[in-house]
Amino acid sequence: MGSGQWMVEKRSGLENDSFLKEHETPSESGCLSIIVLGASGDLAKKKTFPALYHLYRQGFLHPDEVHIFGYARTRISDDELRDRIRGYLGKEAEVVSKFLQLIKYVSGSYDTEDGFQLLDKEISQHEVSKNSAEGSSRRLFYLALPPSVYPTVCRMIRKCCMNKSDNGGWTRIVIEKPFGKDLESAENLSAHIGELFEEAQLFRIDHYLGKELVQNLLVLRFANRFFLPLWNRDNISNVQIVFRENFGTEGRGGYFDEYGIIRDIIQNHLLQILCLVAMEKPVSLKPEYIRDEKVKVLQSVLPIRDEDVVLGQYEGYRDDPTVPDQSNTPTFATVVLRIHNERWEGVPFILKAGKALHSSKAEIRVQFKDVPGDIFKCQKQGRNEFVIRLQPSEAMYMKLTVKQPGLEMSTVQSELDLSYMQRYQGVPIPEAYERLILDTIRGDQQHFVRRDELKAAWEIFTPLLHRIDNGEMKPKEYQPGSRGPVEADELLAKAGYVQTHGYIWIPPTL
Ligand SMILES: NC(=O)C1=CN([C@@H]2O[C@H](COP(=O)(O)OP(=O)(O)OC[C@H]3O[C@@H](n4cnc5c(N)ncnc54)[C@H](OP(=O)(O)O)[C@@H]3O)[C@@H](O)[C@H]2O)C=CC1
Ligand SMILES: O=C1O[C@H](COP(=O)(O)O)[C@@H](O)[C@H](O)[C@H]1O
Repeated sequence: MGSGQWMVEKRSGLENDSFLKEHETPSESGCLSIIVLGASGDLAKKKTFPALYHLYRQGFLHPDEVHIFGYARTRISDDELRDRIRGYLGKEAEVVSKFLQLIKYVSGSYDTEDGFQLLDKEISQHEVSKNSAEGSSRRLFYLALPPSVYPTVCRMIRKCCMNKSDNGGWTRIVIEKPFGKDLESAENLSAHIGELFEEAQLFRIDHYLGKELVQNLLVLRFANRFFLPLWNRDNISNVQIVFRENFGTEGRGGYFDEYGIIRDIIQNHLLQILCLVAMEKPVSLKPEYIRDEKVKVLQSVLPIRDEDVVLGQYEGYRDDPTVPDQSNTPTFATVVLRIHNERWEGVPFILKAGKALHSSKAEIRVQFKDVPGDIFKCQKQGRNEFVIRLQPSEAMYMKLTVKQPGLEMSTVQSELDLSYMQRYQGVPIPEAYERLILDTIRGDQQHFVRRDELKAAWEIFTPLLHRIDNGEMKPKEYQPGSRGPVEADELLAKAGYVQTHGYIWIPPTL
């Protein structure tokens, strides 16, 4: 297990510290059933099953207590499902085979009881075979399904598949985004699901919250004296949160066209990051305290102004046969958000996301104000920036001005660089889904989206989304492989971002 072992130890080390002292959960002895609904689909194959495999491989899922069920309408056998996912798991054939033996497939529809009764029977048989005391078993339902079927599926689970009584066991539901299309539909969905399950049973997953450097944000901000006095409107000029992909919608055009880049990336992934960058220090690491602070930030965001938005659509997007010829859906957007509170008044938060651009990356870029009284006359060289590179090549670096080595007293831009590949050589960084599924098993909701958080997020974007849906705002065309519409860079400059010309950060090699 080598480096995996290191990670296991580190994780339990973290728990032994302050975190779990506040999260003491009674010991859970019952067996665990993980049910992947939509098991025949893309997400299940590429993310959910591989994440379960990695947890298994690292010893987080014990073969004596865990069983995994796949459920979907497609009529396939256990072995056919195993063959579909095998190639996405790993190279250790023996471990892969043992893992696959834990999986059973049940076929059934999403809106009738027969299939769910059969599923319940299979789960119960597994529980009995493991001598799980009545009511002590744990059932985790992962909805890797289109949102249109969430309501019926949740109803069926509630009716047919709940853990039978309360003896330390539980039933939990993991729901994938998109959670609705606007404020009203999200609230309807929340109300419907809320009638069936307690909030504590619901895990609304946003996989960006499982990324290593996103999880590091609270540690960085609140465990380092460096940042505490600087993290405010007195010192920070602007913050950019950027997502770029260098490929288009690639076979997901039908789904994407209904949602667009704001619903797909900005309203959830980037806004969640904004919360962690901008929130106040929570009372403690208790999930509810953290989520309370996130909600407060969201509620302080001012209505979005038209002049703070640039939309784009890449040339060729509408050639996809699943995309309507007249589609007005943005594949690119820059949106400037303004937070009306004591810490952030006047600091633009620039959220930028796009498909089919010149590169793939996700990062947070905090740009500081100019130094007052510039005796070195170096301000034109560039401003201080603190950059958190989420992917690829996880890193954080501080761009700063230093003396050019040599006899002359001249200045140059350089950086303090913490590149993970170099600093943590050989330490595997867990996939976001792996971490988040483990959290659901542990019942830790810190990295999941609470109902009021979701509502506040939709409140920010719904008016803009409705204007786009009604054709009142049009995306500008951009070339695939470009930086997006030029107007986006103009908006960036207008918002106060000062680009450092001639400086490029190159991730260090080993
Ligand atoms: N794919 C990805 O990378 C990501 C996906 N997501 C979200 O995860 C969820 C699942 O995504 P993904 O796996 O791509 O979706 P799929 O389109 O692959 O659907 C998953 C399964 O659901 C069933 N299904 C598909 N369409 C319908 C329908 N109209 N009515 C009923 N059942 C249907 C199919 O199973 P069967 O016909 O066998 O029942 C299918 O195999 C979605 O909410 C998506 O937005 C989120 C982030 C990334
Ligand atoms: O949720 C989504 O995220 C992916 C990008 O995820 P990443 O972890 O690879 O950065 C994006 O491609 C997809 O459109 C979106 O639905």
